[in-house]
Amino acid sequence: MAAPGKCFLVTGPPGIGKTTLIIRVLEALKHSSPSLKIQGFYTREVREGAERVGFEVVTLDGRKGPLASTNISSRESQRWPNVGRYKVDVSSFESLALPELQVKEDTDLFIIDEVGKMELFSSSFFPAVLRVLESNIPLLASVPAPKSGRDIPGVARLKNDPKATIYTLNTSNRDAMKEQIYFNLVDLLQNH
Ligand SMILES: Nc1ncnc2c1ncn2[C@@H]1O[C@H](COP(=O)(O)OP(=O)(O)OP(=O)(O)O)[C@@H](O)[C@H]1O
Repeated sequence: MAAPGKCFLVTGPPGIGKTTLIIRVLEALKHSSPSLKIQGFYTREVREGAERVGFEVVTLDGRKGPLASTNISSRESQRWPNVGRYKVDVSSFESLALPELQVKEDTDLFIIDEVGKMELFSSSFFPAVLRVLESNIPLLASVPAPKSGRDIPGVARLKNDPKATIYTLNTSNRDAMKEQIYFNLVDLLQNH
């Protein structure tokens, strides 16, 4: 098999375990190589009891803020874009995520979970993702599965990038995929 490219793209249907895999890989890397400089963010659900009421952005240095919510009724939010029943707080997302995507000389790895419809409402986000890709610094990112057989444009661009290796998760392979991505990343980071 050819050596994996520098962009590890995790995909699969909603709730299959993309964020879980990324957090587990991150934890394993921090444990085995504590000096690595890893930048980025992940997104996770916000629940009230059994009900999902939104999503939040969490930076890898532990800051967090809203990405989208069903509970927003402020005047300004009336103009916010929505995805299903969620209103997307683009400026909250940008203030947390964009600084994390700045390419620095000593960055070893970027993590972007995810490049999805909500995040892409930020017009600055995808250009920042492309700068990361062009930097040649390894990138571990997640993207949603195609809807009705089609990818949204940013996702299609990433999937077609020659540096990308795509890992499609299902319930039978997700634990093995986590191991594979971890070992491939360790290999890549040792030779970076
Ligand atoms: N390898 C796993 N083994 C057992 N449970 C898992 C595994 N991966 C994910 N889960 C469980 O499945 C649920 C959804 O996981 P997760 O949020 O990681 O999925 P996702 O693909 O990132 O979802 P989304 O598409 O909404 O972003 C969580 O409750 C999580 O605990």
